[in-house]
Amino acid sequence: MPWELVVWLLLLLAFLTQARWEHRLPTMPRGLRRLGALPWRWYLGGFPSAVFRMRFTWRRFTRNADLAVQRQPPRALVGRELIVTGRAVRMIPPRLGLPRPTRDGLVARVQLHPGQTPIPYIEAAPAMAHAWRMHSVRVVSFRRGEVTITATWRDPLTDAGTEPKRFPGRILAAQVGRTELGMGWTLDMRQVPHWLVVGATQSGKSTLLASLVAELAPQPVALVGIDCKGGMELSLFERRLSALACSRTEALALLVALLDEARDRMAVCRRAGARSIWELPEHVRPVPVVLLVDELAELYLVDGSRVSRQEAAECSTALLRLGQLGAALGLHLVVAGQRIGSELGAGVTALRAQLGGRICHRVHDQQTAEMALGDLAEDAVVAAQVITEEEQGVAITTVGGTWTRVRSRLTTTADAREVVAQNVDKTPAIPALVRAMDAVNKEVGGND
Ligand SMILES: Nc1ncnc2c1ncn2[C@@H]1O[C@H](COP(=O)(O)OP(=O)(O)OP(=O)(O)O)[C@@H](O)[C@H]1O
Repeated sequence: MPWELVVWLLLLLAFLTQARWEHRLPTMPRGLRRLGALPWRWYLGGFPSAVFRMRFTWRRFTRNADLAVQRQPPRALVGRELIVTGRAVRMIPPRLGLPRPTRDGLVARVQLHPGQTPIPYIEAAPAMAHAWRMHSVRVVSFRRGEVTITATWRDPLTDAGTEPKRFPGRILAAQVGRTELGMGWTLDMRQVPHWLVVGATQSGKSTLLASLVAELAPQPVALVGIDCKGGMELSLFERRLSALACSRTEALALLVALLDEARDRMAVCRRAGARSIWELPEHVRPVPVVLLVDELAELYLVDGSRVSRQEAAECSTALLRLGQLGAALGLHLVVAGQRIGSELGAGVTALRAQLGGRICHRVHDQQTAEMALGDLAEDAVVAAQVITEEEQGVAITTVGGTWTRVRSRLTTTADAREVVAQNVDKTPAIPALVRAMDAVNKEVGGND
């Protein structure tokens, strides 16, 4: 009996056994439970058939998708007319490496033919997903002359149970959820300093901010909040926040204080001959600050009065200045809102241009998706529009010139309380912010 047959029979046996296991899982010892929780159906059934489909269709697929190249047939010149003889034209497919199973799908490498670039492979990714009956396929080139195909067999964003492996973080890097390929979704503010988060009401914006705060809370980072929806979302984290503004007047005072802080940091860098705070020696480096704004529109909307117009204009200018100056000074913005369009005022378009990182949850209209993603990736706009109401927390985000579907981790009120309790002693005091908030509170108290 050939050994392949033995292996297949064993796999079949294991597959059938596993089907009987599942309902007993909760009563099993922990080790067995962990083993049982692995996606055996995929490993034993789905993966071999996906590999079979890949291998079986590879030649035809690469020919249809223009990824195969032609081998020159032998030819001969006879008489005055040109006559071609020899074997029929044969298309040579690129070399497909051995697919490797992962928890959520498979990974395979492909060697490019000389003269090829990864672009046609990246464009052919949706066709690969259809041809191999996979949920999604992504193609990335990590090495010259080679592309890596990562295919997933199910949508990891719909399965709340799969928590991607967590990696020891760098400062200002926060793993806030997972990507559609089942990997961790990390917002790295050292790479992309400012972020824009849009989405309709109840689409998951505040939950994403909460996940971000929960991830940054254990780090030596000052968190500052502007939550003009009465402070209902960010006040959960108040004791871990270095300052929290719950009204536009407070927000303006905070923004002005942050601009003063930016000027101080500029002076420190200038004196030390450094181009950013990261070039300063560690003992004099100021703590990075992440400013979270929940519902930007609350800062920009005016009720017709002169005071509100002036406040809105000042908030707009201060935010824009922070966006322009902040990255090198360790001042980062994460701005969330339902719509971030020009109807909010002239400054908002300029602010949007400063927010390089984009996250777009479910939106009501194409225009909002275009505002968030359109200038970076056209096809991402389409992907954002098909997010359904049931997919709360699902979003499209742009990463390194491409886009991906992601879902934030659901951070509950209990999670927020726990994070605060564990990290309250890590809250850095920024005297300028404390003074600004005290001054506003005194003024408001005096007016009352
Ligand atoms: N990642 C997630 N996974 C599962 N459920 C989520 C997720 N994110 C949000 N939700 C659910 O969606 C609800 C609304 O989320 P959230 O309050 O973050 O939306 P929002 O966009 O901030 O809404 P609004 O603009 O009205 O404040 C939450 O109460 C939560 O139950």
